[in-house]
Amino acid sequence: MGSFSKLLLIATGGTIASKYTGSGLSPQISASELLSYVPSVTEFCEIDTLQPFSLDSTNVRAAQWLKLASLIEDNYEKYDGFVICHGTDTMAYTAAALSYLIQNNLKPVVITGSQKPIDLAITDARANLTDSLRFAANDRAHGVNIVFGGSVIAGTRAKKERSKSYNAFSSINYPPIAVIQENRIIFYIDDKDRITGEPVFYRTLNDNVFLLKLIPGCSGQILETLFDKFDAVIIESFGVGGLPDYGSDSFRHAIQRLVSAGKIVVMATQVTHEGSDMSIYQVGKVMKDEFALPESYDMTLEATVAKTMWALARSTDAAAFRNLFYQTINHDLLFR
Ligand SMILES: NC(=O)C[C@H](N)C(=O)O
Repeated sequence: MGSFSKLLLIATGGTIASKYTGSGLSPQISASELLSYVPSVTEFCEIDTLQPFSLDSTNVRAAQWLKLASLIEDNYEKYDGFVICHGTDTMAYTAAALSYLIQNNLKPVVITGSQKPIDLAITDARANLTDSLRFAANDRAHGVNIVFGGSVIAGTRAKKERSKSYNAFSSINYPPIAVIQENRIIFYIDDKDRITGEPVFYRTLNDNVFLLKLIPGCSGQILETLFDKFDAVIIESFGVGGLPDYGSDSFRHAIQRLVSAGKIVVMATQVTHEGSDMSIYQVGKVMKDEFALPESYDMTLEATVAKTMWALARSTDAAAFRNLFYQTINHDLLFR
């Protein structure tokens, strides 16, 4: 399958590196110690290690995504591929963020972790780490992907759908890029030839973004309280997308104020599968027509959040933001 590769393992904490402490699981295991649990990988790769931080991924945010992207940029020429060990809880956000921060990328950036610590007798960690290194060593692998539970999922399409099971991640509204069975990688999407030219690294994100999840009865006035604090608000609406009026039109008024003050309002849906389409119902169409609100369509919520932060750092102008937001990047968006 792949030739002998030179890989960089970047360990960042998470359950995979955790041990039991008196106050619950916390990351304790170093990058080189992680590798000591998968000795057979030396048959197909040579690995250097880095450990920029050691966190439960609950504590990972934009600063860490930027750090990871800059480490990969600094080491890009030295390695054939990169594997990041990471906690699962916010892994889908990190994978989406790196998909936007590192574009046109011919080299694999694999993110993995586990539901059980690597030092337990029964654990998914060793299989996930071995699969990830194997995938990163394959010469057809490229771009940002999560490797977990035998699936290779595009970095923009992953969602943690199970909090405990080994098959924690699903590929949403898109097929997995590949599956890994035993030692074999079976590609469903094999598109490395599409990429030409140099990789593009971005060094900034604007994380001044709020996500508002609607519940029945929620008032649009809540948006008014976010007005001064955030540059963009993503509204996680119902179904294919719409906003309630409840006879008071409070959402319309609030969105009018936000948009005319130059804030970005993005529409998304709390339904995981199949995505939004605000043009279908009157409750969505009238708002979209009046305010030209960008919507997530088939993008995951995690990709929508990360893409908003990436696009916002490029431009806060509504039309320029919309253009960036609707570019298809690392398989994130098909439906427009
Ligand atoms: N399975 C895990 O890795 C969960 C852990 N709390 C983390 O995200 O760091």
